[in-house]
Amino acid sequence: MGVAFGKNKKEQVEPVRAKVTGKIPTWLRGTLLRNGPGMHTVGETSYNHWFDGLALLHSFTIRDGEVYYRSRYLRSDSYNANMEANRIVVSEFGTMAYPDPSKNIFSKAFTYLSQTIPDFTDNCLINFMKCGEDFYAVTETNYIRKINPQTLETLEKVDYRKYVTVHLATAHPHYDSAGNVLNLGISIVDKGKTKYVIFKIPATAPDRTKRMSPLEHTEVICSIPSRSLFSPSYCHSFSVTENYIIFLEQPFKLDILKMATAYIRGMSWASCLVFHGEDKTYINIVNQRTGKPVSIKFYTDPMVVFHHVNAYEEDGCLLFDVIAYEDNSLYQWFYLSNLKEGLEGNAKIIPFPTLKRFAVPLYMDKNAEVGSNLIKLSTTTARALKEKDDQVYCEPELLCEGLELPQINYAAHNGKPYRYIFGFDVQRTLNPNKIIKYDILTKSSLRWGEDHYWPSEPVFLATPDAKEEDDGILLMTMVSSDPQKLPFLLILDAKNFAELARAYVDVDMHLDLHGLFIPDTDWDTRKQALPKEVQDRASDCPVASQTGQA
Ligand SMILES: CC1=C(/C=C/C(C)=C/C=C/C(C)=C/C=O)C(C)(C)CCC1
Ligand SMILES: [Fe+2]
Repeated sequence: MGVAFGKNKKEQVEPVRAKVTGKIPTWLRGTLLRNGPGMHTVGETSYNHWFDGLALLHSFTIRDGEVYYRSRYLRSDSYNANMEANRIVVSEFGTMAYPDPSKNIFSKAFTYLSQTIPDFTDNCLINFMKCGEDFYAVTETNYIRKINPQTLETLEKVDYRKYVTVHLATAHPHYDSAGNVLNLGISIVDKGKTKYVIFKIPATAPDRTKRMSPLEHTEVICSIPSRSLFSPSYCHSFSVTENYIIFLEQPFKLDILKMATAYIRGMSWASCLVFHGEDKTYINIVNQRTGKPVSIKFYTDPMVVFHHVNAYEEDGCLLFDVIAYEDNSLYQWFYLSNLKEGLEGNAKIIPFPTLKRFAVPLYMDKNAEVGSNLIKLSTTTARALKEKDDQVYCEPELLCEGLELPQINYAAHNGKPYRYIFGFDVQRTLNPNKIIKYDILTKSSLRWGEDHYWPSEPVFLATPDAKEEDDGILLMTMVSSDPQKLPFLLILDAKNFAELARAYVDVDMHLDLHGLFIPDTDWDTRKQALPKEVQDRASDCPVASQTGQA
């Protein structure tokens, strides 16, 4: 029996008290926010792709050993317009929709032809972003939606373009230790002068403007013209080190000309993303301080990367780890027509990810011989081979296979040397998966799974007295394909994968994408304590029968 990927989920606006088994660490106080698609049909109409689904935000508030769950649909303009029309009227990633189906093709053309860049959706279903004191639900378009992280209510619609010229931006921003946000966007201006824009949103606005949003102080770190002006590379994430930013210009590209005519042709945005298997993957490295790209031209074989894991500097080199695919079949695979038969038990071959480590030299010895390896590190077998025209071909080290949704001890190790990756263990055929911990140093791994349950991306939190990188816990949701088995929040010891606690909730929980943990120390807990009557009302949840740990 499969997890129903395409089934609409009910929101749970009133907090429900979870049934906790085991012991939740007493220091763990805060809210885990997670985001993902929850509604795939509206009235008689259905979305085509899993990434089209309307954003359903959910949260686990953990305090004094108790857990409260709630969920709420993001009231995006897209959601509201669909609800009002009782059908899908806003285009999403894999579904093209028209506000008025009675209009003929010429009036559609008339309405949309004037816009080279269409007005995208604000269905922010991928992740959350913390910006100063504010929290946003985010997707990859120019719109982000402010939310109340305690009640999950939807607040303002913010258009990045008011602050920085980007039409697309990643849903995986980076944060420095002061909480400043660094993100990468794509700007499509002047019909073809396409560029990648790296921008910074300060954690706090200067004193005299304290009441303004930090977004008002967004600063462009650098703009890099796209190699092909009408086809910027699709960019889902990027990585940072202490001094550099790394992003890939991969041969999975957004065809702007196709996009400009997609409405009249009745084609989805997804169909404007094209994989060019004959092209190279270019590695762009930008100096964070100067905003200048490193002048050496690095490239590697064609690949498609959605998630960067981490990057760091070592002895004049830069090492970065990515989850790579051979082509774009992952996004093809998520069409609901592929998923809806139910996943478990059928032997569908799924796109298989590989964790690859790249090493690039930050300086090049002009006298180095053509063909020589510019990487002298003993810690990696990744090579960077000098070529005739001063280009450098990068050959990665293959670290591990089958790891996706990578997470690390971000607070202490992002941009710095690190050893452990936590993630979702992808198997070659789809069966409920496991959580994996991969040790880069020993190349060994640990796994945790439970029959009939699908884990979400695991979020790492360090213990308050942490000494080692993996002194901490992992938080993840577990959703079952068996309706008899209740979903739960799982808390594992990140060191040895010992189960610490689980919190069962009797709700219709969805499979989600990404999330964010907000420790109580990040906000005034007095303001957000659950009101007494809500606590009394919150229903206890019966414990599901437990199956053994795999
Ligand atoms: C709407 C829209 C887009 C949406 C992309 C989405 C929604 C991607 C989701 C990716 C996920 C969830 C990846 C997980 O690893 C594009 C193509 C950027 C550009 C055109 C308009
Ligand atoms: Fe992602």
